Amino acid sequence: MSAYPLLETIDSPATVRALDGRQLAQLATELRAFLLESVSRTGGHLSSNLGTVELTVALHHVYNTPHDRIVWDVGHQTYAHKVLTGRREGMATLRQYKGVSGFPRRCESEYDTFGTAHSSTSISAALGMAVAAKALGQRRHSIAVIGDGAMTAGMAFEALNNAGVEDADLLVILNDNDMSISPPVGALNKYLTRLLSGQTYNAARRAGAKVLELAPSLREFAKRAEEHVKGMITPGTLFEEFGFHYYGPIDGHDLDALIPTLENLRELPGPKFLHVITKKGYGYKLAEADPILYHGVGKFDHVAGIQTGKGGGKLTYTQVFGDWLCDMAARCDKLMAVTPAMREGSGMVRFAEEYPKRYFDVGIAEQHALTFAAGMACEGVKPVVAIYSTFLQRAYDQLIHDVCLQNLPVMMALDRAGLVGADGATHHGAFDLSYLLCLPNIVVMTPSDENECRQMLYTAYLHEGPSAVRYPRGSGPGVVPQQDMTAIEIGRGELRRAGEGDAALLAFGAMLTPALAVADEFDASVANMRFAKPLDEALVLELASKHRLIVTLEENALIGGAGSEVERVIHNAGLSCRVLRIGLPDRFVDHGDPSLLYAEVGLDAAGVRAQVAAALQR
Ligand SMILES: Cc1ncc(C[n+]2csc(CCOP(=O)(O)OP(=O)(O)O)c2C)c(N)n1
Ligand SMILES: CC(=O)[C@@H](O)[C@H](O)COP(=O)(O)O
Ligand SMILES: [Mg+2]
Repeated sequence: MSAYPLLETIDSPATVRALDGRQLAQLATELRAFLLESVSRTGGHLSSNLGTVELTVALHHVYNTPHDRIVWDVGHQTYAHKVLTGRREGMATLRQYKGVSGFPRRCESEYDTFGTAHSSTSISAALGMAVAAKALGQRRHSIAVIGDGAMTAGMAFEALNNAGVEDADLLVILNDNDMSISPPVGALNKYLTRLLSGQTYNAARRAGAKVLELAPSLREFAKRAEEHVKGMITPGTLFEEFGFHYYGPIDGHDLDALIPTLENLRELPGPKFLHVITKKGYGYKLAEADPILYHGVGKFDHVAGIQTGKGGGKLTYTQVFGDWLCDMAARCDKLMAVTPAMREGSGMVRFAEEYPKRYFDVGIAEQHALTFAAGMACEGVKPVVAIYSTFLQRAYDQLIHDVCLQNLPVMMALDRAGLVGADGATHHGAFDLSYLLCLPNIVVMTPSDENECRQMLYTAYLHEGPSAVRYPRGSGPGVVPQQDMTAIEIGRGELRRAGEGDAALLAFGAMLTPALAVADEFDASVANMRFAKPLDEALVLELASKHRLIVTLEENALIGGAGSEVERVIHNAGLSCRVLRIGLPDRFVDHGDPSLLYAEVGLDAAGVRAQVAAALQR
């Protein structure tokens, strides 16, 4: 007897639309149990998915998907959506090499109407779809599902501002679980809490409930009436000021509330805003109790739960940063640390506890984070912005216009540089060298091990201008960081192996490891370049004058990367040696185990060996 008898009959939302209320409730129960079991086997995002089971069932029941468009913000909460849209079997390959993505992807399914993963894009995209449908004379509903965390990004409000004046058929559903990854921050969260606890609304609910107790037969009528009553009694909301008809808050786990409400809203024209209240981790006590721990999980025993506190394991670059941040803060009271909603991922939990007045989680607001830090730097404090390489992309103009152009001493700790693995193309830090090296005034460091990371963080901190230290997700080669901090001469690389062979390998960051692994067989010189900007040009030219092949190695897009700069220096010097650049190809690299991805793009030792050997043959 299957544990999921009803779920196993669902291969498309059309089947969901044929279910009655009792069956829908059963489906939600089975779906939640399936997700818990499946994600415990594969790893992935868990608490956000457990919290959106009923909402997903209701949306696919009420709307004619994929004709009606659902755009999921961030999209980390779409596992239930993927299961109901024909990918139940595929969930066994979730986030694995050539497997199902952890985020919606247009290339993966027609039900994935828009590729997300970087947050706060859903309202813009859904509005675009709604306006297009209107222009094409198509009757189509467009729905954006956005979390309270994602709602803190400016882009979400840019979209609300525009949507409010476009008389398009757009429904924005705010999935308010009072959590980002960390606890939510900012005034918006306080506002949403006030909406939820609004005296007027709750008084009417209590009165309504009283009536129902007396006359249960009125329950169905009252449910439908309540939705409209709410619209009338909830005080004018921020969202109505933007031109939306606001409804809610309603219980996002109650199908009896969700379905009639969505059915009503489906028939209403114009921009509508539905506020649903859910619990992150809902239905799994351990995740309800600790939605942070269960936000992104590895494989785990869902009966026993995630076993925390087990020490051991290699030090990660993130931990190196977190330890350095606290040590540096103890030495310098001018240090201020800024994160755009990635306290845990950036290793800042201890700093936040030990230095609460110098810790700033600005929410999912990368653009604000950079310029906020720039403002701080104008006043003589030293801001450290901890930000994933991929998320810094969101704040590129702020980096150029507010930080580099004004040559302000803002330091960026760029975590997740290079290939990140399971999160895939949306999260690889594949481009930061390319988008940083062209910026005047910035210093860009690429540590090759954990100790060098600590020393470079210190060097960047002392630097009186814009700086970035980019380091990969996870652990390094295992070089224990020295407690002492020693500044490195800016722009100085180091020769790690003097070879007599034809090739010299110039490694940036983590690529020093595969470079050293293959050096002996080619009797190659190996340089740890340390700085992508400013480049150690003397070292480059010295090696280019001794070897007929210069090989650059970087975990970054080849176009515009560090290798391009090495090639430019050699070309400008008029030297005749050849240059082989090893790095990421001009395409997006998908998700999967990092070792498989490195092999796919030739960044592992075998790949480096093969490319160098082939170049030497030519
Ligand atoms: C631009 C951007 N910054 C940061 C992140 C990292 N991130 C992923 S999910 C998340 C929290 C989202 O909170 P919410 O929208 O409330 O969704 P929930 O997890 O609560 O369902 C963050 C900060 C991201 N995906 N995109
Ligand atoms: C969905 C999202 O963007 C984050 O949860 C991200 O997946 C975190 O990445 P790490 O697991 O590398 O911290
Ligand atoms: Mg949330």
